[in-house]
Amino acid sequence: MDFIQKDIQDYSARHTAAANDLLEKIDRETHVNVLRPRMLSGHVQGRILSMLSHMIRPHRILEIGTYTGYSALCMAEGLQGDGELITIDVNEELEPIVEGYFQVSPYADQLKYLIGNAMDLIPTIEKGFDLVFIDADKVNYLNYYELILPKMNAGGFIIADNILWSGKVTTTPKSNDKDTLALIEFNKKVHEDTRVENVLLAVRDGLMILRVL
Ligand SMILES: C[S@@+](CC[C@H](N)C(=O)[O-])C[C@H]1O[C@@H](n2cnc3c(N)ncnc32)[C@H](O)[C@@H]1O
Repeated sequence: MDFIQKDIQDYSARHTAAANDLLEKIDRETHVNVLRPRMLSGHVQGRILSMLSHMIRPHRILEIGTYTGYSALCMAEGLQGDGELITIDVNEELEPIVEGYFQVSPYADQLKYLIGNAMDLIPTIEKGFDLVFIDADKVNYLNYYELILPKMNAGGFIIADNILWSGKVTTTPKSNDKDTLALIEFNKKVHEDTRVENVLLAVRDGLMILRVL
């Protein structure tokens, strides 16, 4: 994930608005207490998600892959007053921690946190999303995309994380490297899909931004 020069990353972080106290606490506590803290979006990507959400002004947001709740709370910053953010994660062990963070956030009443496999839960969720963030198991990215697309409002946005996969998408992966193969296929398919317009942002581990036509 650190394929962008460290001094450039540091400069970018120093010239990006600070995250609020709750987000800094989640970042800190995730790094101390939770396995695989690199999965957390972090300061600069979190500010990008917040900025995009402010630009989109969504009424309904769906996130696939809550982890410790950092990115959900960043996107919630742009949520409209009557809006809701649904976030899904299969890992029930993190539930008490995440619930604790959500309850003290200013968006507590707007957050709906679902525990379960996103492949099972997405079909049960009402349609009408303005913003979706895909950030869970890479092998299912295309499946999530196809499940979500019919539930998007026209002009809505889908953002998918880690689509550069530490640069591995530019290599020829081994046949057992299922994550890299899945991401290469995802990037190719959405780029060729006439139902969306896309831009690949080469920040952090890569964000694919899709506008639903
Ligand atoms: C990269 S982390 C999410 C990071 C978070 N969005 C952030 O930016 O701070 C990926 C999460 O996806 C969850 N996950 C993996 N497979 C899943 C599935 N099939 N359904 C729901 N969640 C899943 C994992 O439990 C993990 O918490």
